[in-house]
Amino acid sequence: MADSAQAQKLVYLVTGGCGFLGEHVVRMLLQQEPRLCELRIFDLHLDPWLEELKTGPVQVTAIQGDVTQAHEVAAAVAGAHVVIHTAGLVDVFGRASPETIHEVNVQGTQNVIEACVQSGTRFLVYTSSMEVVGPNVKGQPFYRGNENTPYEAAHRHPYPCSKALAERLVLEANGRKVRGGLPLVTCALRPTGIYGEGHQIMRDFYHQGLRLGGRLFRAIPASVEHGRVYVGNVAWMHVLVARELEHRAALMGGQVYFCYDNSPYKSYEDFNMEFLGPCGLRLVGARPLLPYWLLVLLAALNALLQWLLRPLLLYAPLLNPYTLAVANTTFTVSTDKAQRHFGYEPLFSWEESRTRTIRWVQAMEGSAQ
Ligand SMILES: NC(=O)C1=CN([C@@H]2O[C@H](COP(=O)(O)OP(=O)(O)OC[C@H]3O[C@@H](n4cnc5c(N)ncnc54)[C@H](O)[C@@H]3O)[C@@H](O)[C@H]2O)C=CC1
Ligand SMILES: C[C@@H](CO)CCC[C@@H](C)[C@H]1CC[C@H]2[C@@H]3[C@H](O)CC4=CC(=O)CC[C@]4(C)[C@H]3CC[C@]12C
Repeated sequence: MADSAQAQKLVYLVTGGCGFLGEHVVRMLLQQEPRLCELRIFDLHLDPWLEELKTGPVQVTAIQGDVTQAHEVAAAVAGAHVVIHTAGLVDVFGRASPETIHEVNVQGTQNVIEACVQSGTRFLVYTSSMEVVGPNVKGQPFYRGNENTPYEAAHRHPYPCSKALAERLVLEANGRKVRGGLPLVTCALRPTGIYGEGHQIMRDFYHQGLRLGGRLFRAIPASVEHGRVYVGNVAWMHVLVARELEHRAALMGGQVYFCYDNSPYKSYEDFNMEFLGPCGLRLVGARPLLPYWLLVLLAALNALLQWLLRPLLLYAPLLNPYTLAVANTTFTVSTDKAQRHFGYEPLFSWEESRTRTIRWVQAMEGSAQ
């Protein structure tokens, strides 16, 4: 891939390229990968902003397709040098069935691997998740852990189960011979909770705060730390990994890396207030306003309502037993593995990440500013 004849001729495929993270990966590749000649963006739904990318020097090819359809994936992968597989069904709210989550996240990933093998594509980067590790069903804290920290990764929820299975498939595929006889080189990136421009849940909290007269009510103790990472840095890490996989295949192949940056360790709600505060919202209560047992009860009630109403309508509030357990369990990472293995340093400082996210919230319609 690196010889001079091919220097400007790399074809990249980004699956899920129209999603929250995918869009940042796409834009980052166009800015930071000078050897790119074609960028294929594969997604179930194609967004209009793709059009504006088509006027630049890199050929941008938008492909509407479904990762669960092996033939569609094979056609998109054919001739690509690198695949960044970020497409996934991110559902912890019970919107999709467990079967659908499995099909998209696990079978979809298997289809991507087989397409790489059959077409001779050698480099595959998979967007995994912190959820592959935890928080686990026992609610045990993971406090500033790294990729080698012992932790019982036991899950029941379809989303973490599917991400864990898919990650295993990707790592086990490392070293498989692809068409032409060379080995496939794979690795997996595990972001913690991603934030930044385009983050739907941040949008939801902002609108909820506006509806409640500019207030949000603390539900989780401030002492529970939740790992967060800026979307631009996650995208940058994908670009770097994709670039370095060839040169450092022996070191990086089959490895997992947490995605990290200098975002502060805080509770989920306090962290959100770093952006929502400057946009006119305030978090009421130094301590949770409701006792935890009552939140557990409300979450269980939401789950029951979801089940009862399912034949009539989709009821999928933010609070359910799973999201409550995740939000209420400390999970933070502290690692330098990505720096040691492929020279990663965050591209965006915490101050810049914060400013960019605040500007994005302020630009939303109905800003409280
Ligand atoms: N949002 C977060 O905090 C985190 C996300 N992740 C992972 O990052 C990846 C991207 O997540 P987000 O950008 O947050 O989600 P997103 O929902 O914004 O993006 C996912 C994209 O995949 C596409 N997609 C879904 N099903 C598909 C299918 N069957 N075929 C083709 N495309 C399909 C969607 O249309 C969407 O554009 C996912 O794999 C997720 O598991 C990992 C850690 C944290
Ligand atoms: C109890 C509520 C009171 O305000 C707060 C509920 C917040 C939850 C909706 C979020 C808390 C933690 C989030 C998850 C976490 O960041 C890890 C994730 C990783 C992923 O790969 C996908 C998204 C998510 C599961 C993320 C989803 C939303 C939360 C559960």
